[in-house]
Amino acid sequence: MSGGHIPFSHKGRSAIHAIPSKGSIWLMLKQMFNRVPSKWKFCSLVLCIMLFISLLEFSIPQLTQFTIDKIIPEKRYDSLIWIGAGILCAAILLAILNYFNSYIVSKVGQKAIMDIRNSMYEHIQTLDMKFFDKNRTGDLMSRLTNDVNLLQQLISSSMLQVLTDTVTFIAVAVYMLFINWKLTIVLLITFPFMFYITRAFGKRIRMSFRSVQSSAGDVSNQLQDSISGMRLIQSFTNEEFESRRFAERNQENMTANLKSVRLRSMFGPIIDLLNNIGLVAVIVFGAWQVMEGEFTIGLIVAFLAYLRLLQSPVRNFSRVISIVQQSAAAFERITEILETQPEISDKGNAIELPAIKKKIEFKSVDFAYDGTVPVLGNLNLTMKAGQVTALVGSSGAGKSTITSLLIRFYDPQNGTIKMDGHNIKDVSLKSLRGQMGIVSQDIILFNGSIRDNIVYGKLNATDDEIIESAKAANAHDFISAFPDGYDSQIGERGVKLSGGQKQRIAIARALLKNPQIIILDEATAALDTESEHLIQQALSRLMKKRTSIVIAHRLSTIHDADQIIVLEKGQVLEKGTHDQLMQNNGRYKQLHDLQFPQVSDIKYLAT
Ligand SMILES: Nc1ncnc2c1ncn2[C@@H]1O[C@H](COP(=O)(O)OP(=O)(O)OP(=O)(O)O)[C@@H](O)[C@H]1O
Repeated sequence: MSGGHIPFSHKGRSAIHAIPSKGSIWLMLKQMFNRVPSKWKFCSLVLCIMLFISLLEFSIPQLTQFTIDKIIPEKRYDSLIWIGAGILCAAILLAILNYFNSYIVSKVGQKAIMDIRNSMYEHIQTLDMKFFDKNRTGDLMSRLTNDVNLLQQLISSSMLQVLTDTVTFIAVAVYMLFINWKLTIVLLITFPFMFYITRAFGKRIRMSFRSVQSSAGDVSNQLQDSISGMRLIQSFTNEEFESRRFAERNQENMTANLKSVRLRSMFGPIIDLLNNIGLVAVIVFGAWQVMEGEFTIGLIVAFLAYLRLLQSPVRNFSRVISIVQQSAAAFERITEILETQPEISDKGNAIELPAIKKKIEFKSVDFAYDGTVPVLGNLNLTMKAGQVTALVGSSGAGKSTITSLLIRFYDPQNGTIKMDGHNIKDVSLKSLRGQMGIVSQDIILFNGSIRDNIVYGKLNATDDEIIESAKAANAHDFISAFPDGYDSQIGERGVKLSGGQKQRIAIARALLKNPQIIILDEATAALDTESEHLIQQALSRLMKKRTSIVIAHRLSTIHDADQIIVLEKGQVLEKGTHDQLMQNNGRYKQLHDLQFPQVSDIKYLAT
């Protein structure tokens, strides 16, 4: 492939790029802590348990020492049973407390994770179509799963261990200062270096984790694309090409992982090296002072033992730094989503839109998806309530865009869209979208049963209502013919259904919603005559007594529309009824003649 055009080669990368904010570790710890249910109670309980565990761990060697030093020399046979029972009790208590501790910490961690994931999911649902146009499903999924999972590490026993380690560290350091401040200062000389190295490595480790997680998002995008497009891959026999593409993403992920592992593997030994430099300093300075007669040998021996006590928290701390940095990288990716504000949302004083009675008006509407290339320019049109308005025009003229603006998937850059005089920006999204039902050419069905998919139109619908809408959509007969009837599973995106069946389920779902306005993005797919007839009949029932907007590709279906609007390059070219437009002898007639040169079966609109 080298040198040639590699299709899709640089697509699929995450579109959200934010600069890691300063102090985000504290923010992260604070936010995670705030998500812990009854946080103070939880922390006190866990710390008490940890303290108790330390005491028990300390008691076992004490009892052992007592046995060796006292019981054996004094031959106190009768005490043996008590010593045995004592050690056993301590061991059992230790096992129970350890279990309890790790269970409650994990439980609280899981709860916090669930909470974050729910918040993210709720937030994602508030974001507008621009966000989904820009971001890839796989990457969003990776943020909701991998990144959220990584945060769980923050609520773990090893994180709480940091607290006890800090106490140990301070206690030992103060004690050492008290015993001999000179030796302690020599010993602590390495600590500023440790601090500097930890900071420098911390930043790099976090950046490396960020690349790991973003490349994991790319792998996930690739997987999402290819698994859902498996039919296309196999029909084009592009398996090898896809494997290569996947291997590339995988390779990038591995390289990012290796870089991160290299950094983490270097960090621990560097901290150990600094610890050992401290040890050397104590030995050299201590020995010199002993020779000078300033220190006793016993002092040096005791100091070396304290040093060991001091090193253990430092080593644990360096391990925790990795966890914190990894979580911080995940947290940044999560925050980027949580901080993305929807451009389309309810105004503070949004009103409830009353049921449409008069008309929908587009006034001087300008719109461009990317803000620069115009799709609609100074568009003016009126659609009367209770009537059928058909939008026709060549592919890319902006027909679907008009309906997307009406439902507020996007807002126009200029101009207004009004329903019965209410600017749709001033009404609540729920009341606006609640009035609309869409049956589009891309039928979206969820994995689940036929019933689940129809009831989506009205979640509290009764079985009778579901059956009634299925009957009106001409779907009841084929549904009843399935062995499991309405409980038949339709597979992902409805793969187990035919095109016509999927359409009728979508119509049943829209009928159940019983919307005031129906938007019909007419399917271009050719159906057999019988199926087409059934669908047309179902659609007529759906459009009855409603305000209908039909995006028509086949002009035969809109012959009786009350108004036909012909669009070209985002502007209204002509409008009127079929007869008026035919008489006009303009673009509509041209399109009509293309489709029906001699009333033949040409079904597609040439553009
Ligand atoms: N989400 C999007 N982001 C960017 N551009 C878009 C998007 N959707 C559509 N467009 C562009 O806007 C223009 C109008 O598209 P639209 O889907 O409204 O046309 P249409 O008249 O409905 O076409 P068709 O009959 O083929 O469905 C096209 O040039 C298209 O490339």
